[in-house]
Amino acid sequence: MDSLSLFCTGLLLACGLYWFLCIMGQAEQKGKHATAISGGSITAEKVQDKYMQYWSFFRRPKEIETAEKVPDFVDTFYNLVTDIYEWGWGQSFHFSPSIPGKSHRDATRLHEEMAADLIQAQPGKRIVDVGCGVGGPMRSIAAHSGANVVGITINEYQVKRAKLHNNKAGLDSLCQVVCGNFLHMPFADNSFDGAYSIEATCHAPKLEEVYAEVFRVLKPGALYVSYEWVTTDKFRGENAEHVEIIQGIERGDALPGLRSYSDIAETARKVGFHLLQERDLALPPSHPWWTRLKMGRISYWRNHLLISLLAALGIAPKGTLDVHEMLVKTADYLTQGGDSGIFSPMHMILCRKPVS
Ligand SMILES: C=C(CC[C@@H](C)[C@H]1CC[C@H]2C3=CC[C@H]4[C@H](C)[C@@H](O)CC[C@]4(C)[C@H]3CC[C@]12C)C(C)C
Ligand SMILES: C[S@@+](CC[C@H](N)C(=O)[O-])C[C@H]1O[C@@H](n2cnc3c(N)ncnc32)[C@H](O)[C@@H]1O
Repeated sequence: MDSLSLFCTGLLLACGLYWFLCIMGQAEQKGKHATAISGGSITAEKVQDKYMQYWSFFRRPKEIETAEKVPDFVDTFYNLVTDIYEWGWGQSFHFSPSIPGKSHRDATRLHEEMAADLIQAQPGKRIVDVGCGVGGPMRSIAAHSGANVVGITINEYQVKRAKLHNNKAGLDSLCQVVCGNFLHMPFADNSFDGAYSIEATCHAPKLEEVYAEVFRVLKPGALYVSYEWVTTDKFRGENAEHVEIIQGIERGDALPGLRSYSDIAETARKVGFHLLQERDLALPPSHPWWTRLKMGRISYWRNHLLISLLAALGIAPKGTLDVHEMLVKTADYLTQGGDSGIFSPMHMILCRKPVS
């Protein structure tokens, strides 16, 4: 091969690699490239160990039931998955019903704006986002309503990402992010005009504890909306297939145990809320939330290849491929949960803290 053809072949290979890594590897919403996938606050050398440690929680389920250990286990999980979520899904770590003719991005935003409208968020109001992730919902809600939003997450790395995104979006003046445990929020009693939680309180070992905390920080008369992960009335505990799907969802999503739809409103009432609305937003006429997961199968394969390459080159931390493999399986369990109707990630309750 003469030097010109060698040069052309090299150039072609370099362009191909650039296209594969930087164009194909681009997140749906700008912000994260495959080449920047990390272990969050975990150093690259410890990713593999932490992944093993994450799984060890499920080998000793009693430990998950020990309430004090759960926030640590959830924090580890989000160190492992936050970059992959941002890269492969976007800045909002939740589902939404698909809307024919609308993009995933628009459907996601509308699902978030609905929460803002339900709690009557508006300029001058102070709202708390309970389990805020990297702040996708917070930014939509602040931009849509003009309210001030304070987000709380247990994961330090997410705080860093959320602050970066808020700044880039020019929303620093409306959005604040705090690292902390939503079971003991560092906020004064009666200090918020509204609250929402989007697919986050499922990580609480006892729902009652997080609802009681939200109740405490809300002003009398303030509204709270939550989108909850639940098993539906179609779930049968004696059906082995159902149990396998639900356990698969729990293991791949750091859940101390999915709760039944019937526990949600009851728990809200128990801590003192008045229930105003309860609705499973996944039910018809809503279109399936899980089609986005199904349509992603080719992308999963491409992503897997890409991560294998990055891990082999030492760009992605060792262990990233295992985390990705876990997510591919999780996507499958979630899809089965959606298809069978035994699981919903958007059982909505709207409640009010009584005035007296
Ligand atoms: C509310 C929670 C998270 C919900 C979703 C945002 C995530 C649940 C499963 C995740 C994913 C599964 C497959 C991944 C895929 C293999 C990868 O290539 C790209 C990212 C995924 C699509 C990833 C994205 C986020 C989820 C859909 C839980 C944790 C309570
Ligand atoms: C699936 S993500 C959803 C994030 C965000 N609501 C969204 O929709 O993009 C769940 C969030 O809950 C947070 N979380 C879980 N347990 C927590 C706890 N005990 N205290 C504070 N945040 C917690 C996680 O750190 C993560 O940010």
